[in-house]
Amino acid sequence: MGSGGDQKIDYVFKVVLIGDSAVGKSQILARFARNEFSLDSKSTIGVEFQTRTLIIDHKSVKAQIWDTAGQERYRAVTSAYYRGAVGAMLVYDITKRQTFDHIPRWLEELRNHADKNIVIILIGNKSDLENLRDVPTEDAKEFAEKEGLFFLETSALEATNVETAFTTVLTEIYNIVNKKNLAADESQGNGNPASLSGKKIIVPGPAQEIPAKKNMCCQTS
Ligand SMILES: Nc1nc2c(ncn2[C@@H]2O[C@H](COP(=O)(O)OP(=O)(O)OP(=O)(O)O)[C@@H](O)[C@H]2O)c(=O)[nH]1
Repeated sequence: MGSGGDQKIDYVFKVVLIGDSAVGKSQILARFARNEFSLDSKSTIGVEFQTRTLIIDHKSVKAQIWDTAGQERYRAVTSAYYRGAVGAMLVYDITKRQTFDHIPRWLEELRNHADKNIVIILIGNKSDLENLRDVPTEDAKEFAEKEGLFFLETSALEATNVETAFTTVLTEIYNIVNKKNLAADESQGNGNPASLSGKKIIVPGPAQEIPAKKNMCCQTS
């Protein structure tokens, strides 16, 4: 097969989507990754991810967005899902108060399983259904401020704020990583060798499938 994807990638950032079932996680991802939307979306079973490469600050950043089931019985092993994640999108449905009331539980799961420096954005999805609104914007804004989260209301259906939500998270991650790189340059060799080795691919968690570089081949037994 042709190699095709020889595009230079400066960074790979893993971002996870979490929140109750049917809040629209899969459709937010479909909108971001493929600019698609489906009204008869099926519940996610297990885990899937999609990628999209975008340019931030003249660098190519590959966003690897992971989606899992909100339903407990379909959920994948939690720690594997969060491993290596540098961003999280915590989604509720603005027309279902319960999905917002569950946000503290999802936050707790994140805090138990994810990196403590993970960048989090709270997302109130389905903003197109204003007439069915059950969660005032102010409530969510206040909660987000209290918890130190970014916050946006989105509509995957109308493609409102989906792009902004992702670029907000990815740009913040980019800024954090860049600051770390700067700090690493200044204090050469003092940092954690795994994450500050001077390579720009940042998030090679074991659960990810980053294609091996051809010239890094081969360790045979
Ligand atoms: N009106 C409206 N409907 C939406 C929007 N986003 C998703 N939906 C609908 O909400 C339903 C659930 O969407 P999904 O994306 O499957 O929800 P999910 O959070 O991935 O659900 P699980 O996989 O079970 O965790 C589907 O019928 C979608 O079409 C939106 O922005 N507006």
